[in-house]
Amino acid sequence: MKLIMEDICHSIMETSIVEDISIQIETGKFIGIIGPNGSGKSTILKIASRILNPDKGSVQLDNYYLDQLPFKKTAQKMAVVSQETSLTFDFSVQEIVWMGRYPYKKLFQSDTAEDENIVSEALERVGLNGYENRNFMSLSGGEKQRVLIARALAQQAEIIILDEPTNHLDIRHQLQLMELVKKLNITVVAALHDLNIASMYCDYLYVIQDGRSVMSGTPENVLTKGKIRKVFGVETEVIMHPVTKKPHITYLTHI
Ligand SMILES: Nc1ncnc2c1ncn2[C@@H]1O[C@H](COP(=O)(O)OP(=O)(O)OP(=O)(O)O)[C@@H](O)[C@H]1O
Repeated sequence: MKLIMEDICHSIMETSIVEDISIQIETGKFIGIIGPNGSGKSTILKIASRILNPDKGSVQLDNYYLDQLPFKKTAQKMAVVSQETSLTFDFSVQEIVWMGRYPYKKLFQSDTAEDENIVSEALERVGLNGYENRNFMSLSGGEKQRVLIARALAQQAEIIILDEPTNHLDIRHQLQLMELVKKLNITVVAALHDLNIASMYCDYLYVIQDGRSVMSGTPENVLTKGKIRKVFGVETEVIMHPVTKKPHITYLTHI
């Protein structure tokens, strides 16, 4: 599933938050949105996932303009995983994963054996069998993120939008989550703070600064010493890591 955002602008009370954002995400690619705090990453993802409407510009999912797609169709195609939404859930793990099936249901339509298989397979893929009756709020940050990924799997989404998915996760759970998502082989767009994680998992990066897309390219092209200094204001050493064959950043000092 392809996602195209064209010339997106969004203001809040006459203050421009994002301006002229154009992003193209090809089917099956893992795209990272990086940039300093407050640069507009979450706003872009909220527009991509229809939580916010742009003042100007368009968002297309494959050949459909997002604002012309019924919400139910959008929900079948797109899953959103963010820390923010996870805080408001007070359901069991099973109930949350079942929510992934709702976009496929008509009013009062009951659940089928197929739904049940999909839900239990989703829980198995994220390693949460046996957690079905646990209250979501009682889970650790890593477990919560895995439940939300399981919901996305149950949703059989073709594109997944991740807003800082590894926040609050220890390094093992960060890697586990990123690997899990990467293995899904579906289109992924993720706002990421950790540049080494972005380097390891993303096929392509967009860099957002002050609400504008200031550069884009492969991690090799974007994650250079000079560009990181310009956007993030930090001195680094960047090497091509001999094992991962990806840029690896060591932070030295801020400017
Ligand atoms: N509802 C709102 N009202 C006023 N300002 C807002 C609102 N939502 C976002 N902003 C502002 O818009 C800017 C971009 O916010 P956004 O959350 O998109 O940035 P971000 O790059 O995701 O930040 P972070 O990395 O800190 O999560 C920030 O300056 C933020 O304060």
